[in-house]
Amino acid sequence: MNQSIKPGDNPDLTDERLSGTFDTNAMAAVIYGSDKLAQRRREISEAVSRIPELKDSKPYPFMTREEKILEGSRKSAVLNRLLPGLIDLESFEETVFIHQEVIGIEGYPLALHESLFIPPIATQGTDEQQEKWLMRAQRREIIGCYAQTELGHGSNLRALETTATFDISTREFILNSPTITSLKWWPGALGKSANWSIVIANLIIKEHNYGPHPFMVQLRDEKSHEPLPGITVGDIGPKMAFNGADNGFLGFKNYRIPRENMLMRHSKVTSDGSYIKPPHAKIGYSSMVKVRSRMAAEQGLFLAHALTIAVRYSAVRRQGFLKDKSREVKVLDYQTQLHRLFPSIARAYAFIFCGFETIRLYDQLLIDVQNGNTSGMADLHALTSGLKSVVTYQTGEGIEQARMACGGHGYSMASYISEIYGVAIGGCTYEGENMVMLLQLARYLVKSIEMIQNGKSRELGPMVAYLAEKESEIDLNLGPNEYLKVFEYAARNQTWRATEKFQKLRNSGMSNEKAWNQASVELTRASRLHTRLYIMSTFINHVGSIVDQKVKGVLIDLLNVHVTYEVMDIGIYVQGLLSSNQMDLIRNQLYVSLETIRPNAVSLVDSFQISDMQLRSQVICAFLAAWDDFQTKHCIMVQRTRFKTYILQQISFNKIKFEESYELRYLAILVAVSLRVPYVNDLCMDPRKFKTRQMLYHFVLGRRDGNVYENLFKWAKSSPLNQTDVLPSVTQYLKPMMDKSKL
Ligand SMILES: Cc1cc2nc3c(=O)[nH]c(=O)nc-3n(C[C@H](O)[C@H](O)[C@H](O)COP(=O)(O)OP(=O)(O)OC[C@H]3O[C@@H](n4cnc5c(N)ncnc54)[C@H](O)[C@@H]3O)c2cc1C
Repeated sequence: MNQSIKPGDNPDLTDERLSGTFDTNAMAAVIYGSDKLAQRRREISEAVSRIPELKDSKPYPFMTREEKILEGSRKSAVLNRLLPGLIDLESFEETVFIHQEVIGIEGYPLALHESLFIPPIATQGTDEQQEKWLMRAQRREIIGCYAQTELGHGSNLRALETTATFDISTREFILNSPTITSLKWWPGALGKSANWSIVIANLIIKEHNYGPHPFMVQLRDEKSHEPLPGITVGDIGPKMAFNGADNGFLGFKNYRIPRENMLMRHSKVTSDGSYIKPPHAKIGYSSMVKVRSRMAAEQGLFLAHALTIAVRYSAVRRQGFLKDKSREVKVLDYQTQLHRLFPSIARAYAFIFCGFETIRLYDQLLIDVQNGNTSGMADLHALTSGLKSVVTYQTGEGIEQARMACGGHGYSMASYISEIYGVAIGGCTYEGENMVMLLQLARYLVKSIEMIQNGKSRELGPMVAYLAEKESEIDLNLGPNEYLKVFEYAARNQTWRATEKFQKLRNSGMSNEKAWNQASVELTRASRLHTRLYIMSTFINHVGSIVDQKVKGVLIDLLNVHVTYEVMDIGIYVQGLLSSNQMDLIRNQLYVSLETIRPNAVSLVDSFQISDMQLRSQVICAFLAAWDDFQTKHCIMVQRTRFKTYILQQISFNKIKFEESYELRYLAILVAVSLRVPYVNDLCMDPRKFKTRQMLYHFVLGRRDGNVYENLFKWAKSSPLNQTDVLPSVTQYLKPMMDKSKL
């Protein structure tokens, strides 16, 4: 049963939903890991939709950067006030979800506060430090960011130039940015919003450099919000996407902070200037590991956003003919369209499952570390490096395919896909540049091969044990686990090949670094295959554990799309293993799987339960927001439900014409007059005064109701360019030019 069916929907989309064979709420429970969380998402979505203050005040594409930042800040402040009544404040998932629902994906000034400022305090701060800052941060008494990257240095942490020199006489650290390239550059929220930051700087004690360490640094005065003396800070300007966030720059000149401001749960500096090492070299990376663990699920959801739009639209878009010449077919019926979209649906599911599994592994690791066992750190660090890299790259690919699958309308901002793409692919760079991450995983893989070569196969971690195994017989008719063996073969072969290349170069007398560089493309290929193997095996295990038989049946079909597509995609690496007959078998199996999943396509994307608000395709809420705004301004209280009913009636009786360029406030006044609201007649001014622009329509292509064309037309009409017929660009330049050119 597909719970999305509603009266007034596009009949093509309703047909698709009726052909679904499973309960979309049950599938949502599988996607989000529990029935409770899926249910909570729906409840939060519903609650948010009833709060006008949380609506967009106008469509994001028509906002300037300053307006986006203002809007994100406004909503953050409203949310901070309303959150206790809307979500369980202890739940990270609910917190993330409500922010995404309300603010969307374009970034906002507090985004980094939750994900990169609070977690390091919680994991790297001592109990006293947590006491001092954690509650303040959680209450949002202070706003924080995370400043690591510098203008001249990002991937190579060891080259960071910012210094924190310990002054034994005052027991303070003195922060300095010695060069232009040492300016911190890129941290989100740093530019204008944050007043505190975690700053990564080289710890210097008695002229000895102990390398990068985290420090809690106050940047701005808590009363005036002015930068404190010794601090230079500002915004780095517009970006490809994420323009709702104020990424910034930061420099220090002899800026002093107390010794207690170094986060000292792991490494410590005593008051006499002695340095105490952490128990594990990579322990400081645990917050990075956490963020990367979450990235797979987060990116899977970005892909899910784009696919929801593309699949729904493909089910209502008709173009050309197949058998029946009396009516054009849905583009979703073309095999090329299925091939373009369905493997990505499978990946989105796989990424989300993988993301939640990796978060579980991280939570376990945290317990182990707290009990003094850091042995799993290297494994998880390597795994999350590869996962982050493969998932962000393939998400970008999938979103771009989704855009192209929507033809011309996919290129319009009305689809929202370009924004999703811009935001998602930022993930290829932040939290560790992808290629650099793959090389980090490669080091781990090479070490694993060296252990096998040295007869220590038994000591390998469970995720790399397959590297020591021999090939086994493969019978593709036996299902997904056999495809997994194909992937194991490819990953094992490539890892051995790349390692041996590196070793051969090194043994020929080349330096370690040069040999590594010359083998690096092959090494990154090994890392990708290893990671894709992990993704596939997690997908298979997850499907195996599902109880609801209808949901499980559909996910087995989706898994078949996944395994066949992925093996076809790595054909070059399995040439020695599979015959051309076996490759043909896989290819044909893929086409069969695409057809099998076809009736469930819309239900599969509906199951992500991404609301029209997240897809930015709502209309009526803009009226409601205007109405509340109007009520507040003029102290008029009329029930919102009454107003809503009235507006809906007016629309259905065609009395309010969207085509007319009324500004929302004017519409609100019209309604107020009609409802005989006291005092309104006095306020009812000349309508022309309000005839500025119409801002009713948000992103429309992926709407739940599938009513795309009428809303695309309304979207176009709402463009500020259409609020006047003759633009100044014409009167000032084009018209005089044409006039001058007349003979
Ligand atoms: C949207 C966004 C938000 C961000 N937010 C933050 C934030 O909040 N806080 C913060 O501190 N930073 C932030 N950053 C910065 C980000 O973490 C860095 O940009 C990232 O780590 C990459 O570093 P880089 O820019 O120096 O790239 P570079 O390292 O200069 O990479 C350039 C190229 O060199 C290659 N390369 C580099 N080293 C190697 C190597 N060893 N071997 C092979 N190839 C190599 C890379 O693969 C890449 O192709 C953000 C960045 C973005 C885009």
